[in-house]
Amino acid sequence: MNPRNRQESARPVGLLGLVRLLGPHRGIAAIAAVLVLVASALGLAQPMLAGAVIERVRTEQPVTGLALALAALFIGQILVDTGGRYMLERVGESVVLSLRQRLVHSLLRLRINVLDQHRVGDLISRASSDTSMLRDSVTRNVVEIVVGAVTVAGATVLMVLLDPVIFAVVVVVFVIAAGGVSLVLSRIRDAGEQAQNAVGEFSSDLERGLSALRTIRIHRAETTETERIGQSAREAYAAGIRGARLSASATPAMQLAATGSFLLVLVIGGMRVASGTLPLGDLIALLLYATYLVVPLGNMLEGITIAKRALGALQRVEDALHLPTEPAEPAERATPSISDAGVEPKAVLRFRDVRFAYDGRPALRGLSFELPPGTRTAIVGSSGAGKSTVLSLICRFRDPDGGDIDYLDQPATQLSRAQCRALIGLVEQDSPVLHGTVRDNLALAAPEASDQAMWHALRQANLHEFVAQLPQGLDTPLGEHGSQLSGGERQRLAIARALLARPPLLLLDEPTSSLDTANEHLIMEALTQLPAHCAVLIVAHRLSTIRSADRVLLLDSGNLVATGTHDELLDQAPQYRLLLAGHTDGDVLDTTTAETGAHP
Ligand SMILES: Nc1ncnc2c1ncn2[C@@H]1O[C@H](COP(=O)(O)OP(=O)(O)OP(=O)(O)O)[C@@H](O)[C@H]1O
Repeated sequence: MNPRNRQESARPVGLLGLVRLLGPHRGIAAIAAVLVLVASALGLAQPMLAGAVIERVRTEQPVTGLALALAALFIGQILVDTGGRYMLERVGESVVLSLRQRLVHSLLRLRINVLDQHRVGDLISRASSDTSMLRDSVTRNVVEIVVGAVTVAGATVLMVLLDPVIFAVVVVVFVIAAGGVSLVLSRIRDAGEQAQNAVGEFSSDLERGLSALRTIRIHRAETTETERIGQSAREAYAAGIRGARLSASATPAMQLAATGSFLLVLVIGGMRVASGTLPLGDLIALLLYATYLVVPLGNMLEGITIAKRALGALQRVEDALHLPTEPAEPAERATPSISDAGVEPKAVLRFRDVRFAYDGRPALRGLSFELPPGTRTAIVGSSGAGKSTVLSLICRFRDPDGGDIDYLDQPATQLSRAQCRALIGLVEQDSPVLHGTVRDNLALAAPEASDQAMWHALRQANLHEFVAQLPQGLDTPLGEHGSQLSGGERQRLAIARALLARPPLLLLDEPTSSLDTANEHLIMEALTQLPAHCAVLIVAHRLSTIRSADRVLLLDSGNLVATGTHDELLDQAPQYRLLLAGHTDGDVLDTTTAETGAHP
């Protein structure tokens, strides 16, 4: 996570955090663990039986019954173990599913200012790669650690009963090995977090590259970008290698323990069998138990090592889950609506002395205006004047630092964000089209809308003929970000989407920038067909758009410096004339020059 967001991080997570992830699946995980334990117990009984079989053969007694019991134990162990491990895998998948669902739920509700501070690719990587890494840990590793511990305890008791001296020798070997291993474990966790962070960076860089592919191509920057993205891939590789080196350095210690203990049991036990103090069957059972100690201990070690690496991934997931989201506010009152009220509100939207700053830098300095029902208002101002910030506050993506905003005469403070947004239709500057069909894109605004309503909205946006010609009409896929549409078509689709919901307040951020004059005219015409009570606020650059408005708000450095009709402002506001005259947009410049000539 970006260091500046560390204050938003979750508390550091430990191994218990992995167990906690099992959450509601704890019951099934416990049953699965019991099955795996039963399988271990069946395994533990086998050396005893094998020892007994050998003793019987040596003393020439019948062995059929014991041999059959041994075979039954063996098959039973395989069946129970398979069942238990399958259940564990299912639990693992369920844990990943619920983590991903929680992540998606909170990422889609992130505060906009928090989202601005993060890289989208990194957030995606937390929901995909980090959660996948956790799947193995919560099941295989956590349970392997538990099951391993029980198996080791069982083998220990049986070995002590068989021969305490040989057991003591084995313990000494393992203690030496464990000392070596514990040295590296703490560093493995850090390497795991670094590796997952590097994977997050890599995803972010790749996402940046793919989303700006055309720009990269035209500037022939493929090589430098490949190098840049390659660099984060190399960092992920280096962190992975660091983790692998640490994990690998633990392996020789375990091998020493495995082979060392086996050899010691063989040598010491062999001498005791030779001296007649230990039956041969017991030696064989001890040798098998020594391997039974080694395998679960090896599994436990591997489990702990991988779990330590997974803690890095868990930390990243927990951090993402703790990012501030928009609070789910209970609505203090019902969503206002014009028809319900019976009486028409004085203003669909009202700003009263609204102030807002980005990190202490003022963007709006006490703005007051009203949008009466049935009016069309253009908001103009030079770049950075605060136009988009006004829209952001209206949509409640950000909260004002001071002043009040009313929707249909009701204070925003008494309405939830969802209630305010239910009143708004928004056509953004870059008109995002989502991956999916025309219908999916339209239904975003009004999931219940009929085909007829969709066609009506498409007709209003002058897109109906285009959609009618598509191979599957409303159900035609539009490609990633609507890549199969022209800029103007994307813009008209966004307008159709906003019109479909028939909201009382329609916000348009330079809605006609990608449209030719004919289409612009049609869209402006469509706006006149909105329900009579609907108010429209347009961030406008084109003179034709500005002129079609009933009223113009002129913003300058976060201040509302003039309000009036286009003609009034031309007459009374020198800043307005300057703004229009200084415009670099060809369409505006030409028309403006003619216009300003008419209004000296
Ligand atoms: N996310 C942000 N973080 C910090 N400052 C911001 C952010 N967004 C905008 N600003 C700043 O706030 C001021 C107003 O920006 P805003 O985007 O509202 O202007 P605008 O009038 O819409 O400009 P344009 O016409 O260029 O889109 C600018 O000084 C801008 O740099």
